[in-house]
Amino acid sequence: MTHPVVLTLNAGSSSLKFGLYAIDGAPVEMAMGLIEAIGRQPRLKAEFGGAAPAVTRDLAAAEAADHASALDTALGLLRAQFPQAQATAVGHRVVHGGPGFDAPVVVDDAVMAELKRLSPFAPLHQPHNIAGIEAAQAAFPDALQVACFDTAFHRRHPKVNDVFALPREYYDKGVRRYGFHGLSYDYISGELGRIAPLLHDGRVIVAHLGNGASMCALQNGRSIASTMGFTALDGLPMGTRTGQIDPGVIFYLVQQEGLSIDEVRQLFYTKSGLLGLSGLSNDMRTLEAAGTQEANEAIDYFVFRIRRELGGLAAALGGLDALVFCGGIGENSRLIRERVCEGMGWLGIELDRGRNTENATVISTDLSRARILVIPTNEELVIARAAKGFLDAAV
Ligand SMILES: Nc1ncnc2c1ncn2[C@@H]1O[C@H](COP(=O)(O)OP(=O)(O)O)[C@@H](O)[C@H]1O
Ligand SMILES: CC(=O)OP(=O)(O)O
Ligand SMILES: [Mg+2]
Repeated sequence: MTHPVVLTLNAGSSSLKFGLYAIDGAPVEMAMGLIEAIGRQPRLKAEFGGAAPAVTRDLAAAEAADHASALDTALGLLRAQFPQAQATAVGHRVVHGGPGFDAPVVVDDAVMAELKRLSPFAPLHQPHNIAGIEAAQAAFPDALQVACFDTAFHRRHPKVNDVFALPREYYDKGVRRYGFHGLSYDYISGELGRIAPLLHDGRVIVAHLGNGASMCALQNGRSIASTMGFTALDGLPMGTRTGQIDPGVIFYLVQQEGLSIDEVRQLFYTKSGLLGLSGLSNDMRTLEAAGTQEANEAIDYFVFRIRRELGGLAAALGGLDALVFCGGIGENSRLIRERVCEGMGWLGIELDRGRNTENATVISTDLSRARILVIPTNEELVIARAAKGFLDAAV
């Protein structure tokens, strides 16, 4: 007997997150896993919802030499653990959906062609997202392949936030502010609706602070502004990405330093941000533990930019009812949350240090005018729900 399930894939620059969901009713997580450091020293972590002990182990290089072999390894693990499971749909996180995609879609040849066209605008992610779809098509030829876009949640943001001050022809060609991490913001918006409906209907800023980091202003649960733009390079500094930078620096690097455009792209996407500033690591845990001047300066800059954006997004919202932290850093780093909130009383934010230390859900004081929350995000569940929606519609 087989058991229909939805498989979710979330391919990052060097990692692959995978989830397995029972779909008898609303999707229920059966397994969640991560293969990180693909192509370097890969490591696997997986949980099976209590059905079997969690797994954490180093992989042999060949088990995750690239995203395709990492997917093979993940599927082997899932098949061994759930031999009855049959994937009727595979949901994929796709980082760039361009101007056209404002909702999840079933992948066909035309969709695939558009995803490939958009690939240069998300070089750390899109090629891996596409490789994941192709590998899943080969592994599950009868399953629906569903693409879920990071950009879609922002597509209805106001026009003023959609444009750059370029001649209009470029807007028409798709040079627009898209915004990313939309699956995460969608999930957080839904969670707020469930646990704090009044806040959901108010003015909320979500700080998704992971290896990629961005912030989003939500009004009535919808995106009205975000810190990322045409690409996932803009806004906050990230693990290895610059975040906002004066474009004049590009002219300088090319004209005076003799870098090629490809070298500038590599520099901005993979050698900058926390890694570039610290000269040590892109990993916040390593920087917090290091205590060197360079590591501290990298943390200072990260915090400073978050605080600047907090003020800017609060202005866009006309005030603030709640600040939500999520992502690996937002969910786990007490230090970063404390430093972001320090002295922000003028914005109505008052952190309760005890609650923050305990990683509580509400970490503001009872007197704080704006609520501060920590909500673990779940991009996979948003993907699984979308895939299940297509399966239901097909019945
Ligand atoms: N306890 C912690 N303290 C500080 N930073 C943490 C902690 N746990 C995870 N992080 C940081 O979270 C980041 C990864 O976030 P994550 O959302 O998993 O990344 P990705 O964007 O790859 O999905 C890393 O910088 C990591 O150091
Ligand atoms: C869009 C983006 O930056 O994603 P991630 O955080 O997964 O790198
Ligand atoms: Mg992420």
